[in-house]
Amino acid sequence: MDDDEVPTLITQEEEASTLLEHDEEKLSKVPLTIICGFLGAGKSTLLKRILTEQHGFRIAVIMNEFGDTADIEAKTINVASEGGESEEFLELANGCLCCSIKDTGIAAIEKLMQRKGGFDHILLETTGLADPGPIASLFWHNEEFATGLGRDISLDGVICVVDAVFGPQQMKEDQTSETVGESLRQIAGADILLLNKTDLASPESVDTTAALLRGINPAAPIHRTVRANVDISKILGVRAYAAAPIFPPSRTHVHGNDEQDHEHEHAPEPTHYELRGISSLLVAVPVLSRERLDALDEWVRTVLWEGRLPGNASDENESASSLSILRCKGLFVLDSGSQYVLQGVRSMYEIVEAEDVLGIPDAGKLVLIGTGLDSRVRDSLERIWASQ
Ligand SMILES: Nc1nc2c(ncn2[C@@H]2O[C@H](COP(=O)(O)OP(=O)(O)OP(=O)(O)O)[C@@H](O)[C@H]2O)c(=O)[nH]1
Repeated sequence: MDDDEVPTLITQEEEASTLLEHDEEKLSKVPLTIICGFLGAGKSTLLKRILTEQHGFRIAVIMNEFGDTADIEAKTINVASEGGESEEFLELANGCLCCSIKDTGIAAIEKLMQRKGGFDHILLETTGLADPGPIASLFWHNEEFATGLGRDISLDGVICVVDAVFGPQQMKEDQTSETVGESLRQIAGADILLLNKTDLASPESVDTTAALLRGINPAAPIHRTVRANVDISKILGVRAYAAAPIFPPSRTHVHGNDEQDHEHEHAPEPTHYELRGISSLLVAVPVLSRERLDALDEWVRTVLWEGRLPGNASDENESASSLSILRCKGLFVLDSGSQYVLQGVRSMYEIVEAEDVLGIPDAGKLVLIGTGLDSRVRDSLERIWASQ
């Protein structure tokens, strides 16, 4: 296809149209998904699958790899696309567009956006053991960005691919006493977790690893996969940062006889978890008055921006000295019946009215993932609504 030619969007099949069904504003933006994951966990396998399968979507994939790996991957994709030339941008038989670039992802995306209209979704692979947090916050409500690429792109979600065999070991080795390791940051910052290579691990150890992942990130659905075989609609078009329902649909799991079936985790929800410096806290939030929602907003602001618990009790802040939030999500129900969604990445957050009210949940939920999330954090939160 000629560079100057502006292709029209393809007609989507019914399933596809559901996936990409957005309002006018969202339609004008191209959703972007970040893929991160452990070394050798199966990121390239997932990308190759997307680039070669007939799924009806035109997805631009940015392989942001260094050195030899990028070359190897480019060749592999060329073979898959029936011997196309090795180009910076490669159109593939299934309508996808591959961009293999060793530069920073941003430069690649800028180039890509000049071809806007030629694809419906962007997948950005991050290098090796990269923390997705900074890049996610760049694409999400960044004020400087809003006048540039942010006008054209909306962050859809972060996928983290975890190795079912070596994942637990990698998490252990990645730990240092002072900082949260990159692999744990990846899990913490993910909206979707792919637990891959489940064919190589015993069902028991896959269960153990899945429980570990759920402990670290209780808000992300976990899909167990073999060779990253996952229904594409489960990982793209999830709108994890939009004002929409945000928690895994339910803890009931889908059984499949086929090993490649993915399933949602179904263990009881942990309410507090701590592993090698990283912790998560899941708090049930009762129906709130508008006043309490404002107080909750202030609480979130103080914790995210100042790294401390609100109030004057010094003992609280002593204990919470290492308080830091990597990711937070919440759904709050007001006594008026309206629902509000909290989304936060690092120090950036928003609390906005939910676009799609799905049924009337009897209560809300708040998930915090970060460091220093001990029982005093929960107590401090619960005091907000205790006096209602
Ligand atoms: N048995 C088995 N092998 C897998 C599976 N997924 C990927 N592999 C193989 O594992 C190896 C590593 O997979 P990649 O997709 O290259 O992993 P990656 O995350 O892109 O690796 P890096 O970019 O080097 O970090 C390859 O040889 C894959 O064919 C799986 O589910 N089961």
